[in-house]
Amino acid sequence: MKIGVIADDFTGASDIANTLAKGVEPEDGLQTAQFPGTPTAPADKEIEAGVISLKSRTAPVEEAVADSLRALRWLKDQGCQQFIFKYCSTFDSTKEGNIGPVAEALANELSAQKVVFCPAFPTTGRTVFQGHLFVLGKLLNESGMENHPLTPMTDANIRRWLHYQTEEAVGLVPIDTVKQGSEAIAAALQKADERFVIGDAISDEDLLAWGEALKDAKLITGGSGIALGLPRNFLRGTSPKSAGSVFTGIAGPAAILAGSCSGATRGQIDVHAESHPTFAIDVPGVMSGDVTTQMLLEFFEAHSGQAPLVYSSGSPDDVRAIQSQFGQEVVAEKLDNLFADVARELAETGYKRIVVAGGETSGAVAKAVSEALGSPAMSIGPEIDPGVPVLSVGKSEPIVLALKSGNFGAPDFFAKALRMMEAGK
Ligand SMILES: Nc1ncnc2c1ncn2[C@@H]1O[C@H](COP(=O)(O)OP(=O)(O)O)[C@@H](O)[C@H]1O
Ligand SMILES: O=C(O)[C@@H](O)C(=O)COP(=O)(O)O
Repeated sequence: MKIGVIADDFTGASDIANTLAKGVEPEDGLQTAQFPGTPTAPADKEIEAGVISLKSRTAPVEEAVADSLRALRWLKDQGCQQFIFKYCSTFDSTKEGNIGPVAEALANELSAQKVVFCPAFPTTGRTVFQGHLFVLGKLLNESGMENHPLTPMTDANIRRWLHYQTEEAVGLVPIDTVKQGSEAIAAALQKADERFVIGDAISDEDLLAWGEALKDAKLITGGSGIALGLPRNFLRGTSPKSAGSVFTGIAGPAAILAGSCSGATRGQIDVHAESHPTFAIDVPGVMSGDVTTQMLLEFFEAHSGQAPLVYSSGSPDDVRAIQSQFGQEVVAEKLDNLFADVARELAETGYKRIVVAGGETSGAVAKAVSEALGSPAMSIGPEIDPGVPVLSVGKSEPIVLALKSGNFGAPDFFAKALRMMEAGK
């Protein structure tokens, strides 16, 4: 393995696995595998980039640090030379953590002198300018992310946000330096007084310059965009190769599960509901025990073949109301468990295609599905929409998954994902 990634959630892991497998040009993609948690056995020798999916974004700080260090040590054992800590392109975290503490622990373990933080992902509208994060041209804290159920992002100044989370001083390599290219970036990094440095980037060209500048960096942190230019550093001088695995498509029963409350996902649910059966989970009913796994499974069975969708997703007012009654963590845990139980049953009863919306929700579902299949590595198939590939789990009787970040995907994402999973392209 050459590049090792520690991703703080499952959708983020599939996003960066997609970037590394795809490459900028088909010939510079790496043979990439995504792992559900840190494996206990060595990886296949042909894998060049290994992406470990953790569920550490909203875990207690000590747990997130311990899980990340365990992942790092396994990746080191597989021979990785460069490590990426992947977090969300909207820098999802609270003032108390976890990005700062995890980055600090990884940097110390690797004796990294400088660590870049760059969540930019311009293809999906995430840009970093003068240390401020924008989503589709809006400041992060005015983008809808200020209403996130678990990590409300109330400040677009990520230099300041990161500083709340760490003792390290936080510097900046600004956009005018980035525009001068990789040598200027490397020189600015070298000169910076601070160990932690926010990296501006507003285009893929900027990210490619960053990739070149970071060719010798031990640890890099960011969204999937920062990985764009990295495979080239490892492939330079080798013969061209073709990326990824060959995915030919899988037919069979399908189900869609949505737990994201983002505006994009709620819009996608509305579009899907126009021509497909949908089931809105009554969240107070989940809390009282009136909504059961069995009810959701019966809905899927009754609408088999019609791309049925079950969702808990609610408006910011719905989310606030239920959280103030029961507490944020209790609600999230109950919903995660419900989705995981449903997914396990689906996997065990012959469902072949499962689409999930939401990072935490995807973590719960993907863990349950891979456990049901013996926790194999997931291989990376075609990209459905930017940042969301088809994932194939298991070899002899594979199940395909799409783990969609709450905010990603076109309005017709759900139907499109199921079509691509079946057609293989
Ligand atoms: N109606 C709801 N009310 C409160 N919380 C909810 C509701 N629906 C989902 N959630 C919780 O909101 C969180 C959404 O996070 P996640 O799945 O990561 O989505 P995203 O990708 O948008 O961040 C999950 O913890 C989920 O359990
Ligand atoms: O970087 C991103 O935006 C995504 O890869 C990501 O991390 C997804 O997180 P969720 O929005 O919580 O699904």
